[in-house]
Amino acid sequence: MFLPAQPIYPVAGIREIEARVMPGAKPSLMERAGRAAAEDAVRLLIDRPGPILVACGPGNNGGDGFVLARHFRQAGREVVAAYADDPARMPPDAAKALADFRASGGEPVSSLPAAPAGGWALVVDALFGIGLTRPLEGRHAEWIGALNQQNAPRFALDMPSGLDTDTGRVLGIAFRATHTTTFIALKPGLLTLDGPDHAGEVSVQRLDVDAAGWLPPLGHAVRPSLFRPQLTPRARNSHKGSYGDTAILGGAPGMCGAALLAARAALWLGTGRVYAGLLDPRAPTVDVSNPELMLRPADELPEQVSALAIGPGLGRSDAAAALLARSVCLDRPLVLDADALNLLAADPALQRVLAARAAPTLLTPHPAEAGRLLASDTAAVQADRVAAALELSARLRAEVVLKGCGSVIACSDGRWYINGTGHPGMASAGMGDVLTGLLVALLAQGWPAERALIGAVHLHGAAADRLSREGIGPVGLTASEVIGTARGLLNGWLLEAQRNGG
Ligand SMILES: NC(=O)C1=CN([C@@H]2O[C@H](COP(=O)(O)OP(=O)(O)OC[C@H]3O[C@@H](n4cnc5c(N)ncnc54)[C@H](OP(=O)(O)O)[C@@H]3O)[C@@H](O)[C@H]2O)[C@@H](O)CC1
Ligand SMILES: [K+]
Repeated sequence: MFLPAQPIYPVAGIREIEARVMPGAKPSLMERAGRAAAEDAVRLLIDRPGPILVACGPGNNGGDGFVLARHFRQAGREVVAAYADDPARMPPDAAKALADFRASGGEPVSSLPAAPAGGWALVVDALFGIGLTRPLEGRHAEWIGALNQQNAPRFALDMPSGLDTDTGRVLGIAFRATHTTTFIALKPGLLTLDGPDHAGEVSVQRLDVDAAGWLPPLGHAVRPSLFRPQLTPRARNSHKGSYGDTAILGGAPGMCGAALLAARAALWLGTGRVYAGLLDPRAPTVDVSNPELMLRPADELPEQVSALAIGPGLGRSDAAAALLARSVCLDRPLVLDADALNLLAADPALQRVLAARAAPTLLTPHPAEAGRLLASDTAAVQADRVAAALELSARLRAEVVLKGCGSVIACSDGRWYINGTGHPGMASAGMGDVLTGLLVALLAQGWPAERALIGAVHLHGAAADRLSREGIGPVGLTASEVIGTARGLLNGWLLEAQRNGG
C-alpha cells in the first residue's frame, strides 16, 4: 500500500541519465522502449481486432514507434506506420529502427491513411517525445488533429506529441492520449497543467535503468509513503493538549464562512482545540453545527497556539493587514492563504520579515496569487509551474503549494513534488479554505512542515476523488463534504500503517 514515491525528471535530467547508459549496451534503449511500449499496448488491444496505426516522427520518438510497429508485425498484427519526415535527417538509432521495420516486411506510408471500415484497433503517437522544441504546425499539427479524431484507444510513446515535457504546456496542438507509456521516469509535463488531460493513464517503463541511482531526483510524484512516518497511533495516555491548539484568522464581513470551513476542517482532522478569529464585528459567536469551535473576535485570540493559519475570508482591510503583520511575527508554524497572500504581495517589507522567520511558513497560492507574489502574472506562473513554485519558495523561504491541475509543492531546500489526486469538481468555493484547515491541523499535531503540506494536499484531493467515485461530484461537490471524507481517509491510512508495522 505505501508504495515509494516515483521520481520525476525534466528533460535535462532524462538526457543526463540517458548519457550514462553504456554505449553499445544491448538491447539499446530504443529497443527496450519500443518493446516495453508494445507490451503495454497489448493490454489495450484485448478484444480489438483490426489494424494498428503508428504515426512516426523525425527523431528517436519515431524510432520507438518503428520498434513497436515491428514487434506487432512480427506478432502477426496488421500495422500501418505513417512517416513523412526526411530519413536522411533521422538520428542513427531511429534510422536503424526504420531499417529493421522494413526488414520485417513493413513499409511506411507517407500520408496519414483514413480509418478502415471497422476503425483502428489502436492509434499510436510516436511523433515527438522529449525532443519537442517549438509549437507544432503544418503537417505535424494536421496529423495530430486527425489522430485525435480517431475512435480508438490513443496511445502515446513517452510524451503525448505537442505537450511540453517540462511544463505540461500545449505547444500548438497536442495528442490527446487515453494511455501514455513513458520511458525511464515520469516527467513534470505529464502531471501538471495540461498534462493530465492529454496523457490519460500513465505507465512508467524504466527500461532497466536505475535513474535515481545515477541522478538523485529533486522531484517526486506524491504518494502517502512520503508522510508515512507521521502515521503513528496516538498514545492511549493523551489529552486534547497533546493534539495542539490552532487558530484560523479571517472572516471579514460577508466572508465568515471561509474561516468557519477552515476551522471545521482543522477540527475534523484531529486538532485538540480550534479557535476561529473573525474580523466581522457581527460574526456569530458560536458555530451551531460545530459548537466545539471557539469563535472569537480576531484580535482576542490566544497567541500561544501550536500552529496558525491566516487568510480564509480575510479581505484586504487595514485590520486584516495589521492582523497579518502580527501573525508573521509569531514564532509558530504559519499558513498563509487567500488574501493573506495578496496583502503580502503588496508589502515588500513584510515579505522580508516573513523570509526571516525561524518557524516554518507555508503558502497555498493559486496561480493568480502566486503571480502577484512573484510580481508577474498568472500566465507566467502557468508557463512553468514547477519553476514558479520553486522561485516563490526560495524567495520567501517557505514551503509552497501552487494549486491547480497537478498541484506543485516546492520546498525551500529545492525539492519538489507533484500531487496527482483531485479533480475539476474541486474548482468550487471554499475548497481552498478546507485545504488550509487540513494543513494547519496536521501542523498543530506536530507534523513537520513539508510532510504536513504534502499530506494535506494529497488528502484533500484523495477525499474529493473518493466522493466522486460515490457520485458526490465532480459536479456539485461542496467543500464541506470533503472534510468528513478526509477524516475517514486519514484514519484509514493510520490503520493501514499500523497493520503494516506500526
Ligand atoms: N531519452 C532516453 O533515454 C530515451 C529516448 N527515447 C526516445 O527518444 C525520444 C527523444 O528523441 P529525440 O531527442 O530525437 O526527440 P524527439 O522527441 O523524437 O523529437 C526530435 C525531433 O523533432 C524535431 N522537432 C522538435 N520540435 C519540432 C516541432 N515543433 N516541429 C517539427 N519538428 C520538431 C527535431 O528537429 P529539430 O528541432 O532539430 O528541427 C528532431 O528532429 C524520447 O522521447 C523517447 O521517445 C527512447 O528511444 C529510449 C530512451
Ligand atoms: K509521442
